[in-house]
Amino acid sequence: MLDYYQIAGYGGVFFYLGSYGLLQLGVLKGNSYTYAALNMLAAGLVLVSLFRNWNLFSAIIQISWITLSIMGIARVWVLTNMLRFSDEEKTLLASHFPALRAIEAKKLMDAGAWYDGDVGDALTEQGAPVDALSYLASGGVDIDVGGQIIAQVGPGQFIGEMACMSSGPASASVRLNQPTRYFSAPSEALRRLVRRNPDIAPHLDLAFSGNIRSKLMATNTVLERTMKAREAVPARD
Ligand SMILES: Nc1ncnc2c1ncn2[C@@H]1O[C@@H]2COP(=O)(O)O[C@H]2[C@H]1O
Repeated sequence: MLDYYQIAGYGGVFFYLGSYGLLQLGVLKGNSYTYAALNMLAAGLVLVSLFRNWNLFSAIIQISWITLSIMGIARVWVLTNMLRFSDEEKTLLASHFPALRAIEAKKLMDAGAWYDGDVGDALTEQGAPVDALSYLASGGVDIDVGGQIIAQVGPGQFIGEMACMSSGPASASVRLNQPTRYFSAPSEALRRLVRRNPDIAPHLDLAFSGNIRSKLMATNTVLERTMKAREAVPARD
């Protein structure tokens, strides 16, 4: 028959191995509350079990483990609750990165800055590498391909989302067509951010693919309208 100390010991082993296993399987993140809490629970249970068979060195490890877990939980809590976002940042994050954790959202916002641009300012040059990702908070831009303005883009949209992560050439030249407030993050800073925080990559991919999709649908609509208008014009002999 197991006594309470032995049950606590088995429980500790279960939570130690379970949390480490879930970490290795990618289910838990090393800097999450859950991982730290499970480690704290495991260490606490093993510590209780030691009162049956005392071992000083194991006790030191368990007490240190509990202390480090509390410090980890406190660090994440403080970082998360002390972070402040401006209204513009909140709008950007809510519309394009709703599932991004506050700590990572802050890092993303810190990778760039907000600008007030004037008519004619260039964001990208067709064929040249995209130096920065931009997000339009207000105002608008002309999308120029081969000297023709093929589209106009307004608030809430990205510019440079197609090539900024791959350092590929810009698919269009983009210039402000009115005074515009925009967020701009250098492509290199974004690539560094993703290298150091791989968890951010899927959020960027999702945001960019959603934006590209809506632009493609708008372009298709314009193309369809243009083709229909061309068909409607009677051919001259
Ligand atoms: N048809 C289009 N409609 C809206 N935006 C476009 C269109 N073509 C290009 N762009 C934007 O112009 C940007 C130029 O740099 P990127 O190719 O990285 O990303 C491109 C898009 O953000």
